[in-house]
Amino acid sequence: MPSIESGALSPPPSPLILSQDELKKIAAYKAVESVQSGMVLGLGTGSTAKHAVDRIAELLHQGKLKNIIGIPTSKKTHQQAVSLGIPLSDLDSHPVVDLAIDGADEVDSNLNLVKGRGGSLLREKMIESACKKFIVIVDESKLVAHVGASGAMPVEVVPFCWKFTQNRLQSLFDYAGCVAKLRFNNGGEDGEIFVTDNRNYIVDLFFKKDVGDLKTASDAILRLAGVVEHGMFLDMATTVIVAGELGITIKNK
Ligand SMILES: O=C[C@H](O)[C@H](O)[C@H](O)COP(=O)(O)O
Repeated sequence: MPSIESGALSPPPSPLILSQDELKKIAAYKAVESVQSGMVLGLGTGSTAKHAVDRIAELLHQGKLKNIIGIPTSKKTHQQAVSLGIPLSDLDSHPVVDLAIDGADEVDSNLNLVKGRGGSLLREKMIESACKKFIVIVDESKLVAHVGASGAMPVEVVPFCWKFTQNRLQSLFDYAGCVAKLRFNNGGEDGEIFVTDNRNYIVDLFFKKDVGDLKTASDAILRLAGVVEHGMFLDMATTVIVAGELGITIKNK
């Protein structure tokens, strides 16, 4: 079972109401306290991870961190890191990553995650599974009773015959009332298809019921030809930092 530590926000919030973005920033700054000079760092993607990347750059410029090498998990984070002057590399040159810091769409009580509602799950999973330590940063709205409870579980698929793959994905989870939907740029049901950094498509799975054993579900998805990767990150997070109105909670695997 994950161990849990709690701490008050600093300075203590009293009746202060913090916005969701402020909570994301608090979690991100807390995670960056674990970064040490000389580390190879996985740089996450999304509105929470963005704060961590900003903070790492700030500490580099202040000389409080030195010799950091960043491995970005998306083209967007790559652009952000380049614009902030963070030295970058990739997994080919740096196959072992000391620490990755990234957000998540859902976190369950066993620190299993859903990621990829921003579309970056494949590069995130490649980099975060090459990490010695993976710190997940979330505001408390991301905590769920079970994976898939709050919305889409994304699956990256090859464009070739995507409807066939979408139908097979939906059929796999008939028992959980699954509806599989191709992702579009406007968030709707038509228009321009959303294309990932790897030129693939995303099929989002919406479940009406709990999918049951996550490893079984994961294996079943990955067995389908046409699937590249899915957004369940099982047993990967080593620490989850949750920022909420009452303070920070740190859950360690
Ligand atoms: O594809 C997107 C990534 O998995 C993000 O880490 C995830 O969607 C969380 O993003 P945010 O911090 O913006 O909620």
